[in-house]
Amino acid sequence: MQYFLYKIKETEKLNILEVKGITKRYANHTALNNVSLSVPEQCIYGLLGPNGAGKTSLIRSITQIITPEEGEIFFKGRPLSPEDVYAMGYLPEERGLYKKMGVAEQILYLAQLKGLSSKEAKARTKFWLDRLELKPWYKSNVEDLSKGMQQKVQFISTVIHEPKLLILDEPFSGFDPVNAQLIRDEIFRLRDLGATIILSTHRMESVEQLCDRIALINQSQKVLEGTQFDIKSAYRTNQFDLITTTPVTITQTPHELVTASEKVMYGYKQTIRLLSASPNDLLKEATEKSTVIGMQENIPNMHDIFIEAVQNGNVKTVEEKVNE
Ligand SMILES: Nc1ncnc2c1ncn2[C@@H]1O[C@H](COP(=O)(O)OP(=O)(O)OP(=O)(O)O)[C@@H](O)[C@H]1O
Repeated sequence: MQYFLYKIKETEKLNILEVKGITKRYANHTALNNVSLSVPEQCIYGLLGPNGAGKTSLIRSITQIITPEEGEIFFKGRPLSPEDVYAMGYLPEERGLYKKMGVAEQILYLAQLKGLSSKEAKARTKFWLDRLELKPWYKSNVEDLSKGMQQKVQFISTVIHEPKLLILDEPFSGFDPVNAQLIRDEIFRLRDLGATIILSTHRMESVEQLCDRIALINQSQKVLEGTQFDIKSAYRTNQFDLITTTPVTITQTPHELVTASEKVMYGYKQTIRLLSASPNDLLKEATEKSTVIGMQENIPNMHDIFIEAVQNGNVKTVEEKVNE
């Protein structure tokens, strides 16, 4: 299978997509309010946000299904043009397949609509049916397949023309854990072969596993953007789980007790937030009073960060963290 056959060095990556200050209004509702973002090539970019935040409106603006009233979108450094849709693959949340059509026939048809020759479309259809374990069903009508199998057909139809930019809206819905892993592996493989993937999902574990960069949209605005590392760093709270063989009361190290000492399998665990003290200070005091079995920082996960930023309105930008 030929794709792009090269891997771009981190330092040489350009932004395949630049969204600059777009605003989209529907009647009296502003779905996107001056949203800007930059998506580097060959990355998996997570688009997060609560229901109604504006994610689909943003995706539809990128795929030119709708036109924003204000702002500009650049694809590969040039203003977005109608031909760019051939270099994109969009898996919408609302799936749409011709139910009465055969599986291979349908993929072939959609591949040719995306500009592939009949010969190339046939070769790639064969490759993908094999790869996603759909070969035995190639002649079946789509309506006779299970929901997960139909999702695979739709996934193949989205990637078959080897788009430079893949936009996947909830790509794991309808998949059992094994098939979800299969799709996850494909997403990684496509990224490694040169594709850039925008992933919109509410499944935080998928975001943690897959995304190199993340943007959080809330109430029509982008409120957070950065690498997982930067975002998690910005939301660090200086909390540590301390496990000791006997219960310990920390008195000399300035701290706040988050969770009091409780019996766990091998000892006693407490969670402590350090106040103007270093982890070494805590470790020193703990080792003086007991045997330390473990001490680990509580790094917030993406779910906690999402709740904190969306529900509690506590948005911490990566820049703020740098300036702290
Ligand atoms: N065609 C439309 N006409 C009027 N309002 C719309 C239209 N499409 C979207 N909206 C409104 O714009 C807002 C943003 O919707 P959008 O679908 O972009 O959100 P979303 O982040 O994708 O949400 P979800 O996670 O629920 O899919 C919502 O309040 C929605 O009701």
